[in-house]
Amino acid sequence: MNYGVGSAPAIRAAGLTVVRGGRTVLHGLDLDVPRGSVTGLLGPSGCGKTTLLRSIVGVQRVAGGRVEVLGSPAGSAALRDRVGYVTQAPSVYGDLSVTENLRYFAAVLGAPPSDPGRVIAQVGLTAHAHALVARLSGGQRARVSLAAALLGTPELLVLDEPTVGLDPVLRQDLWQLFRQLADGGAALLVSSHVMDEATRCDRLLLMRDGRLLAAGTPAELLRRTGASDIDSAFLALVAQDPDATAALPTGDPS
Ligand SMILES: Nc1ncnc2c1ncn2[C@@H]1O[C@H](COP(=O)(O)OP(=O)(O)OP(=O)(O)O)[C@@H](O)[C@H]1O
Repeated sequence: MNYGVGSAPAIRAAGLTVVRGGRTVLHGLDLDVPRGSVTGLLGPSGCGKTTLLRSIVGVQRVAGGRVEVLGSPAGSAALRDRVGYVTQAPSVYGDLSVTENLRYFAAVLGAPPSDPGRVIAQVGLTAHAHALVARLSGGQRARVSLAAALLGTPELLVLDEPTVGLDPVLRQDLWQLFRQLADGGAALLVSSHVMDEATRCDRLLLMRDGRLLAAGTPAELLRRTGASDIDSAFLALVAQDPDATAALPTGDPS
């Protein structure tokens, strides 16, 4: 399928400012997320990753600036079946089986009847297709949520820490799936506070304290900072950041 690789970015934010609980948590962010690639959104816990993702899918009140998604304002009705969003908390029904959940969401979305089987296979849950979701492990439940987001083959997937709590084999399988989806033309924006996932992304957005610290390919960020890994690159960028006000994170920037 051709989603228009090389055309306008999937996401364009300009001057995005968000206030939560009376505090500015996003400070005028400017960023682009291209189509046909995996963009990693990395930064310490509380830096504003989820708030940015919420703004992109249109469920966050925005105090200033604008966010355009697939050529329409974020949250537009026209985007409903073109954007898949997976939150950190699995949002599926425990008292239904995996297949029943996905048939339900497919019906709501108007996705093809063959989609539930396809997405269950994509997330590696075929052997559990008839299990009640309440009886699955946390990682399996998270994959049911991801499968729901894949229904209808969205052009943009917004995934909030999709690999948390998964074992290394499953994490590798999911990153392979993300790569396949991007190769098929979809845009993926994947948040993580695990810096070692950075090298699996085509591009990175590094965030800190509600600001974009840097954007570029992993190789560019390593070159720019002279660091040998993204963890060290992040720390070098924090040290160079004129807006840095808080204490430096220690070895684990989570
Ligand atoms: N419902 C809320 N009301 C007020 N402030 C909030 C709310 N949710 C989050 N915040 C604040 O907004 C800031 C950004 O939070 P956000 O959840 O976007 O961070 P994050 O980078 O996604 O963190 P994590 O990696 O831990 O999920 C934090 O300072 C947080 O305390």
